[in-house]
Amino acid sequence: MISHAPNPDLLAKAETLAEALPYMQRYAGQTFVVKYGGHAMGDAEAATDFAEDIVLLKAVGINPIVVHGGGPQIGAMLKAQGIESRFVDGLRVTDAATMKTAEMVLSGAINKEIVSWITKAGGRAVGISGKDGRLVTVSKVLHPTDDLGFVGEPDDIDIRVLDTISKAGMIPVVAPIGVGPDGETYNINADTMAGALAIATGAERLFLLTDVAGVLDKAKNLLSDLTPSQIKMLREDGTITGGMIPKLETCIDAVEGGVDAAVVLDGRVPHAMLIEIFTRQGAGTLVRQG
Ligand SMILES: Nc1ncnc2c1ncn2[C@@H]1O[C@H](COP(=O)(O)OP(=O)(O)O)[C@@H](O)[C@H]1O
Ligand SMILES: CC(=O)N[C@@H](CCC(=O)OP(=O)(O)O)C(=O)O
Repeated sequence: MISHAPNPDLLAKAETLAEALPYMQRYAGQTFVVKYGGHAMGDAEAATDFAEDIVLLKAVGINPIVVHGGGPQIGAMLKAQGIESRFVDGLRVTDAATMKTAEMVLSGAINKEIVSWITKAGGRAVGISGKDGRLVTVSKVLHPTDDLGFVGEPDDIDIRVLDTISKAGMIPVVAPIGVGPDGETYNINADTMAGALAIATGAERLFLLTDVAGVLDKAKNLLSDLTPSQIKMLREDGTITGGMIPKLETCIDAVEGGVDAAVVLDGRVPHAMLIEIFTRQGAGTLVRQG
């Protein structure tokens, strides 16, 4: 006999889908730039979840662009080669040998691994770096006290290669590497790269996936919404330190550059991005103009 009593699990799933529908309609056709940090890349299960989320965004008509990091992975490879990592203001000092290793790890290993995950999740991804199609031309970062070597900041962005990939129904996966004025290869901080691409593509959202739930206050509670002026205060009172400072500077640049909102969230939590996008409760810290 068929029971007509609703299965509570299925009912909950149906309610979740119904809650997601207005968000799907609102975001259809819009661009979301998703930065997947080296610390956020967890085990195979986390990678599968991430890839499924990206494929789902594409399936519901959102245009995801993935920008990945890989700082810890570059550090491990340099160590194996007997090269010491040195950072100045969160940027890796990059001589010619370090640049070769960074490009090998970012463009060769991590980029193609993310393409594989997306393929396994049923999507079509194209892995490129900022060198391809002259996507990102950089100028050398000039630091007041140190020569950082081949560290660049995006100067000129030509989004045609991204448009071509996206319009073909595929998902661009971008390594944070750019081309210098004379054709040299430059290393770019991945948050900076993602923020610059979000502004250049007119993205609705910038997601920065990292290894914390979002921005935490001094009592370690999650701050779910922040404006640029609140961020400046949190920086002044020492709540925000280390890698979170450039990350939030990227968020401020993005929202001041026309991105509707930037979100910092934990990339290791299963489907955190879907919760943020498609539920009322959200996840992580959302930065928006006050
Ligand atoms: N107020 C804060 N809230 C959350 N994280 C913070 C805060 N201040 C500093 N951090 C640090 O920022 C780190 C995230 O930056 P980073 O390590 O550069 O990330 P990623 O490698 O993913 O780009 C967190 O792991 C945490 O240690
Ligand atoms: C100039 C610079 O520092 N480039 C970074 C690029 C990778 C990166 O930013 O990766 P995460 O997001 O995982 O930290 C680096 O060499 O580590």
